[in-house]
Amino acid sequence: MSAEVIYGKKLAEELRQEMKEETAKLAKNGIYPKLVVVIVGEDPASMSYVKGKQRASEKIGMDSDLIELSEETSEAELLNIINRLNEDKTVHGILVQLPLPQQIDEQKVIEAINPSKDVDGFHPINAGRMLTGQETFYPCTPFGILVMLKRANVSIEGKHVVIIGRSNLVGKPVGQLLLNEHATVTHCHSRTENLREHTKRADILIVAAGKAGLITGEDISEGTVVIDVGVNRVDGKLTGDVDFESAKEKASYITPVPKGVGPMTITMLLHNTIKAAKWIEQK
Ligand SMILES: Nc1nc2c(c(=O)[nH]1)N[C@@H](CN(C=O)c1ccc(C(=O)N[C@@H](CCC(=O)O)C(=O)O)cc1)CN2
Repeated sequence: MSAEVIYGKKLAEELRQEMKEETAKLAKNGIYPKLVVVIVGEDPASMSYVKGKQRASEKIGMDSDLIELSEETSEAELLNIINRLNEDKTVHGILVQLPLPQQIDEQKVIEAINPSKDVDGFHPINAGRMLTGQETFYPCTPFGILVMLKRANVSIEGKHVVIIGRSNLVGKPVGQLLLNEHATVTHCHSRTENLREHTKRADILIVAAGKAGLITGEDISEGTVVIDVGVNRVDGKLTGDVDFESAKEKASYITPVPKGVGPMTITMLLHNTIKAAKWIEQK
């Protein structure tokens, strides 16, 4: 068996086209969704993601601003900026690029963002809403994974989803989103014993461990759906947590790195910003 490859990049392009049409319609009703991205420091990967967010916003006709702060910015300075953005009625979505330098408490910053502008879906209020199955902003990477699975017609209800990774950005929220879809969810992490026993039992395996090549064809069963969320640079080359070539031979569906889950992250951010604008403006 050789898996069908799910290209998030292609799906992202289709969805962004639909969003472009939606922003044009909103503009006719005087609604102009606006996203503000804040970056602290000059980490090259983070810089490239925020530029990608800006480019993507512009392409669908959405307003966006980038606030670039120096590596030495204090927590108080950043919190002041967030307060100003919370008050600004023209701003619908606020995103602070992670990770932040060590002098800044990430959780404090996340909690300072007005939950109705929290297009990352990281605020505890939005996390709680997701936990209780309410409509809210879902974190972009997990939400992108859900949309990819649905668009590929992968059935989720009653299936055994095994997730490797328990970060607040990906592992935990993706488990919650799929539980809300009636999947049976197992979370594995760095202290899980006998990892392969778990991965072999997965109908859908989501790998977000940050370890290049952690999962190979030997770790999965025939027909498993494999979603690779890994972002690793090996010898300057971007690579996932899954050994694509060997896993592809056994999987039914598989996502590549690059061009898999990554592009969906930015797409769902655009989706959340449009949603924020509709909520705020139509109140
Ligand atoms: N505030 C946030 N910070 C971070 C998030 C987030 O969702 N919110 N996620 C990641 C980084 N990220 C977005 O910010 C992100 C990661 C990867 C991609 C992507 O499109 N990847 C491409 C490859 C790009 C490359 O060559 O480097 C792919 O996989 O094809 C987009 C966004 C951490 N921080």
